[in-house]
Amino acid sequence: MDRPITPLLDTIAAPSDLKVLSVAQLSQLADEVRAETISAVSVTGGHLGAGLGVVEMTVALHAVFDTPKDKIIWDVSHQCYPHKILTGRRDRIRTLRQKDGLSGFTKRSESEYDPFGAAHSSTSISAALGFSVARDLGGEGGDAIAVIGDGALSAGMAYEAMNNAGHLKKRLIVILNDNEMSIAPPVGAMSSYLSQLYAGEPFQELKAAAKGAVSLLPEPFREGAKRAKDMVKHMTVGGTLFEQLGFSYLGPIDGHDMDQLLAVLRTVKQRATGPILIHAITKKGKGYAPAEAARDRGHGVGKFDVVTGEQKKAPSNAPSYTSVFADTLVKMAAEDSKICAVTAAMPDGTGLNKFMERYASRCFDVGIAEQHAVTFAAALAAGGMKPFCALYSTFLQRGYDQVVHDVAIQRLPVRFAIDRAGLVGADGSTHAGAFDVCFMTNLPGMVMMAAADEAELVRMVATAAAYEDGPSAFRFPRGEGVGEDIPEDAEPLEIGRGRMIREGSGVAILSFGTRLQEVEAACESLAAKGVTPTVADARFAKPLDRDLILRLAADHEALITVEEGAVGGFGSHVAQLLSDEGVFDHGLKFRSMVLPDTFIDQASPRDMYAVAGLNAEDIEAKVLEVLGVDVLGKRA
Ligand SMILES: Cc1ncc(C[n+]2csc(CCOP(=O)(O)OP(=O)(O)O)c2C)c(N)n1
Ligand SMILES: CC(=O)[C@@H](O)[C@H](O)COP(=O)(O)O
Ligand SMILES: [Mg+2]
Repeated sequence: MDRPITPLLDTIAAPSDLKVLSVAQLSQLADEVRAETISAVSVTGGHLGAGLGVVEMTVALHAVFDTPKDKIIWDVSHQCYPHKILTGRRDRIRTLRQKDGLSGFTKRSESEYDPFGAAHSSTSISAALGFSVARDLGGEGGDAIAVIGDGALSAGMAYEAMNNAGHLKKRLIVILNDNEMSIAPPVGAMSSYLSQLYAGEPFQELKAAAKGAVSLLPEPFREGAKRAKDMVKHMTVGGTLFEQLGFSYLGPIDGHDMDQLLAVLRTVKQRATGPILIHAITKKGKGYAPAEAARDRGHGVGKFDVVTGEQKKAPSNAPSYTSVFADTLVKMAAEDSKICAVTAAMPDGTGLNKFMERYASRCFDVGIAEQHAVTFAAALAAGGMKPFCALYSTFLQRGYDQVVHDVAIQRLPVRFAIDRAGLVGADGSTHAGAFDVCFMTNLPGMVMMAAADEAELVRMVATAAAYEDGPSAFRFPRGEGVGEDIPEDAEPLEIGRGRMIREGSGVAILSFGTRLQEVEAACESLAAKGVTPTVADARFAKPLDRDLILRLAADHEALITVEEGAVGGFGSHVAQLLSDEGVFDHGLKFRSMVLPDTFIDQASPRDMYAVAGLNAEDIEAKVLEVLGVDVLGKRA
């Protein structure tokens, strides 16, 4: 009769507890970590597939290296849940991505086992190199190990780091976690190259090192060493790109085989002198059938039933802003063969998968390469096309110099569709679309719009398509619209013209973007107190509707701007205009409601906006404060 297996995960308080486990026990532990990851994500939602693909690697890394002295740097870090389970955070793992809970990414302030935070991709090799150099200059000791995915390897930053590492020749370990997936199937020549590396003859750089592997291994690990030797027997020398860049290349290895992982990592730990890259082949979603079968391999999931894999979907009242944008663009592309679309590895997230299905030759997924996406779009525009460069606000940050240098200075009509504007919820501060209004509106010649609802978004897509005099941008949030009817044949807006929403007196609220719904809710509540603000939707942060703003200023005691962005954006431009026009000299009371000067941790968007003080109740309170009215509606 088989003896019952004693669970191991309950005995692991810290990674050091892994040191005494045999290969078989580490494999068992990996199975338990996988089950725990699935169970946790089923109640929180989040990034499932990537973590499942690195369970064995995570266990092996913690078994071989001495964290936190040795530093594991997870690229993007959406795959870090197994790492969190093993590094003292298992008791809070079901708070992942929740308000006051664990972050869905690595975070320095959360644990000493998270030496470097991430959430944007392709930073890990630079970070690992920085730690290696700091160590060699007398800073903190220990190895630096970057774990980077094949998708993340499409970004230029990874090559900038390898270029530098190959030159500096510091001891540095990079694990290429190759699961042949980005969020969508990976694109580009580099992806094909990686496939060739393991489709053809395997490589042998490991051979010499692995000869000594058995003797290097402590007793409990020797059982796996023979398999490692067998594996490297088949390896032959190859002039990989990585070797040309100055790395030793080891692999490809099976990233789910504990024997191989342990033997290779132990060998590297003992022998590495300079930069070394271990090419591990893994499966995204590994070990959970619904994730393995999903188109995105369970990249990002909602809460789900563990047995069936079925995700619990919140009932939806309106289409998402993303789908409204994509449907509108597809429709316009049918009429205008010059319209084309660019995404940086987010075809589904930006809705451009729909465009790709209809107009494949005019749709470009350039990989995780926002800088390239922007310059590529600039030249598409210079070449006579009408490019829509669809990026999340947070990722557009990476292409900023390109926006300035390649687009704005040359006044090229690139249309920036800025998705995920404002606070996004569970992804937290790294993904907040907080800064785009600031960094776009300060550029000469930029037209900057924000949609107040989905009907407005349709008009703004039409406006951007029609506008040829220079760059334009329109922003819209994550999530669903408010249920406005979608205009059939939307006319382009007049550039720099806002719209009146309701006429009132005393105070005017000038809204930019989807806070308009909160402004309206605030007005409902204020009406009961006898306060009836005028409300206008600015539509444009650049150029500003000067006439509208100056009229509001002249006709009211107070003017309040509201936006979903950091200081330095819409409200600051309005203040500049009012100051330039001498309006403040006549005693206008002015308030600008913006995101606070802090990074706001993950929670629901509503809770995040509560922290920011930008919900209806905050707007109502601001109106009362500026008018000097108490909560009962009486003037102080
Ligand atoms: C700069 C940047 N652009 C886009 C993203 C969105 N994103 C997050 S994970 C991911 C795919 C990463 O693929 P890979 O590195 O292969 O990791 P895997 O999920 O396959 O483990 C993308 C595009 C990002 N995090 N950062
Ligand atoms: C890790 C990452 O950057 C993406 O997976 C991101 O979390 C996707 O966000 P959306 O869910 O808003 O598309
Ligand atoms: Mg991948």
